[in-house]
Amino acid sequence: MALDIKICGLKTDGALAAALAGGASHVGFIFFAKSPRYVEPAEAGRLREAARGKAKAVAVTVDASDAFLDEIVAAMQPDMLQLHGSETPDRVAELKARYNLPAMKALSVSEAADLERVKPFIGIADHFLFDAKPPKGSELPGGNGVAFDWHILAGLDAGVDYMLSGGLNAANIGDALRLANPPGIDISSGVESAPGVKDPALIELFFRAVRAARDNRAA
Ligand SMILES: O=C(O)c1ccccc1NCC(=O)[C@H](O)[C@H](O)COP(=O)(O)O
Repeated sequence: MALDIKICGLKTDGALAAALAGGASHVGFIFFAKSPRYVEPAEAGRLREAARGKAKAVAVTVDASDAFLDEIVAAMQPDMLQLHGSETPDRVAELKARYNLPAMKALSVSEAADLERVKPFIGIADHFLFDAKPPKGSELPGGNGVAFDWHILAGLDAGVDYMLSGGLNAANIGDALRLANPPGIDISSGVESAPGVKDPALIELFFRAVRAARDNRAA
């Protein structure tokens, strides 16, 4: 089965090119002002053109207003919305209808009980992204480079389409794939040389590690 791979927090042509060359299925752009990965909607619109027809462009927002979402959608024409705040099922349904776009609901998890939070979104969110809970004091709901215990995903209903996220990197992706066998993976800090600075070489290394892990499993 194909593995979805999302490289998130892209801001430069070089990093985007590396993500596409590696075979990313999704490329993410962050619209959260406090993030070192924040990109202006117009710039994301320019960048995303390189991904058209190659990878899905994902607009990552956090409890965004309709006005800001209108601006983002008009400027970058995303293929998908990633809702990374405390959006309710009703809000997810409302945004899907307003923009006629699929939605990926991000949920932060640390223990098996957290997966119960998926239930109200079933039949509403098209995909899920399971991320670690932000460390104390972090101003960012995502992109913290922190992993959660992947074992808890064993309790998840097999029909849930999700991306495993949080603290992934070239060194641990093999274990993550082996333990959780997720339909998709998502990475941001693990391919950066500094917060918000994507490193094309690290992106390439990550894809190599993913391929090696998958080849090992097939052997
Ligand atoms: O990355 C950010 O700065 C960010 C800010 C606000 C909301 C979401 C954000 N990132 C969303 C993502 O999908 C990240 O890829 C995900 O949290 C994993 O990040 P990391 O642990 O750094 O790989």
